[in-house]
Amino acid sequence: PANSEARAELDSVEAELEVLELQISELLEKQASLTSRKNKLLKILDGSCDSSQPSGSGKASKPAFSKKDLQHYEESDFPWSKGVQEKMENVFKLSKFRPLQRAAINLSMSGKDLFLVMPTGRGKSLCYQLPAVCSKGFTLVIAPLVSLMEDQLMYLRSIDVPAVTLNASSSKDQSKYVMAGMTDKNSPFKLLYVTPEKIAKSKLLMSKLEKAYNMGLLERIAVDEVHCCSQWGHDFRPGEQTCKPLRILTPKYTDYKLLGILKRQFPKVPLVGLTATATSSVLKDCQKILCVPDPVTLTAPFNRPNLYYEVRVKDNEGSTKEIAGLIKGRYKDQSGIVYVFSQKDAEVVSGDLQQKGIMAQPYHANMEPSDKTLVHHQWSSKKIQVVVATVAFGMGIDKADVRFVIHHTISKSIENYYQESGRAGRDDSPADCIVFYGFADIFRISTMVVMENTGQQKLQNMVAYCQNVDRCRRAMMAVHFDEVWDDEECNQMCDVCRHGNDYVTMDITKHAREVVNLVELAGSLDEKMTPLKVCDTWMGKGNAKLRKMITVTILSRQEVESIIVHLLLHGYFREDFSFTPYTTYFYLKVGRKAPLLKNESHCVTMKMKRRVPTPSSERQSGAALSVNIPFFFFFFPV
Ligand SMILES: Nc1ncnc2c1ncn2[C@H]1C[C@H](O)[C@@H](COP(=O)(O)OP(=O)(O)OP(=O)(O)O)O1
Ligand SMILES: [Mg+2]
Ligand SMILES: [Zn+2]
Repeated sequence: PANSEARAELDSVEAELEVLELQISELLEKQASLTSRKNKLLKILDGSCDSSQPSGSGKASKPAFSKKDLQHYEESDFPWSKGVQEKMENVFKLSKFRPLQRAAINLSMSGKDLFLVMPTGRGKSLCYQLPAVCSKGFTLVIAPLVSLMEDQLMYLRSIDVPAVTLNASSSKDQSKYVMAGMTDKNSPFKLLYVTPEKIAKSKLLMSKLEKAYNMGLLERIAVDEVHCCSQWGHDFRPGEQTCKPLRILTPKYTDYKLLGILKRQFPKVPLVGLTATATSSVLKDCQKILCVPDPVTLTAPFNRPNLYYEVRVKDNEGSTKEIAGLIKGRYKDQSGIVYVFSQKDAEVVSGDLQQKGIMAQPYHANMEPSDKTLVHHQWSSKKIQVVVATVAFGMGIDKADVRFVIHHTISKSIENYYQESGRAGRDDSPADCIVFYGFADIFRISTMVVMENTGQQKLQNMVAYCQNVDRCRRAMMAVHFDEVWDDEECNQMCDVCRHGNDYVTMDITKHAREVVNLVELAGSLDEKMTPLKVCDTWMGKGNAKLRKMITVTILSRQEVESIIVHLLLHGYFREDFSFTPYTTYFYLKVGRKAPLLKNESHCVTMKMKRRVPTPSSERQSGAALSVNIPFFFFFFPV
């Protein structure tokens, strides 16, 4: 009895929560429209507009770094400004700064500690390389990957900037040269790149740094990919995707955690931390770990106006044919990346593309380093058109004219998607980011991230991004990254904005009841239901015993799939994993909101793309959810 009372109360609380959710989404929409209005008014009042949002240390007691402060650091009349300008043009061969670069450089030259959050490919490196070139001593750069350092060294040497590295594969002679150079008054190199574990493990290095510090030669410290310091930021670091469920924290993270020693030993050396995406809580964490008392944080607008974002639904045949069509058609003779889920997919998909006459090569973590370099070089020099890659193809890739990034499989989080798709269009010319969204892929990834703390939540956000039919894709990312967003800034550069109000809100309560009943029934028969099996059974295929007990749906496959995902995202279903030594299985179980469906008045709605039924697709799919055949649907005005 106590149980049933609790159950009843739970129902009413959940119903109330539902209502709240609706109200919240209404409020969010209102906020977006007010923000848009506010920005317009500010523009009118201000005359000029600056979309960068500097933020201070977050402490209430001290005034945050204000817009006015930022303006001050955007000036070019500092004592070093002439030198900086000269080196930018003559050494780096660049004609003008990108947003926030000048401010970051001036702040760093003024001796301030700085966190710089700037989207991938926007030019964070320049913000410590240019000050390094303009200073007498040297800059210590901490970077997580040896390959990334090698790329940077190659680049710096090509523009005649002396730079060196110390890492596990450095030779004895090389180490000797570097150690001696650190305390040489003439500073034979401007930048010294090391991995975090070197700092953590090499006593010799630390003592040399100490000496250099006392001689005034250690000018600056740059910590690249600074989010690695935080456990929360760590998940985001692209690593190879494998199917192994067990993920052990790599030593990189453990070593990043120890970098606090730098600021403790060398308090007078300004530190700059750089990252492409980190939320404010991740940054706070990094600040603590690095022992930086009061840094200025500069956040560049995350928006990449030249990128067109699009989601396409994968059909039964998969997406390779469609991708090949795009590459040979719209992207003829243009460079691009196709991201895939696994090493095997990389081989298979690149093979398929080759067969269709496309110059493609696979790239994944398990290849020989020399093969990886070869593929990278062939692609950079346009000998091949496409790299079919796992996320191993990532950091350090710096090709400006990537015209398309196609995801053959969705990413495991919006952070990853933003980073991977962000490799397109670094030259600021238009480029496309297309993700192929497939039902089965969701569960492949879900079992892969099963051991990650927030893995399921992050994946759900990515799935919600793909299921979405009514919000600007950029707006969804902005919300995700805690950015204030003005919808008009998209400029029709996403499929949703471009195709306008191409969706309808449907009442899917009846369908939800059918399919949740089905899963409940299967449970009572001890039948384990993978999502695929749920689809098949609901559509009248498979297990005969079950089929007789359920209502077979008249919906099309695609509709069935997207309803199941919707119910999973909204708690009517939940995931249930089962582990064997070799694989992890994903089963659907009824979720915490499922009992609400027993309530007569409970209603589940879903926004769906309006499909203009062509004669053939209509026959094939039954098109039961198409607008034109609304016989059992109740449409809400939208
Ligand atoms: N002011 C500028 N004008 C033109 N090109 C620039 C400018 N600053 C940098 N670049 C170029 C140099 C590189 O080719 C490219 C990317 O710079 P880079 O510093 O490697 O990006 P990043 O470090 O912000 O990205 P990631 O997050 O991927 O590491 O931009
Ligand atoms: Mg970088
Ligand atoms: Zn948009």
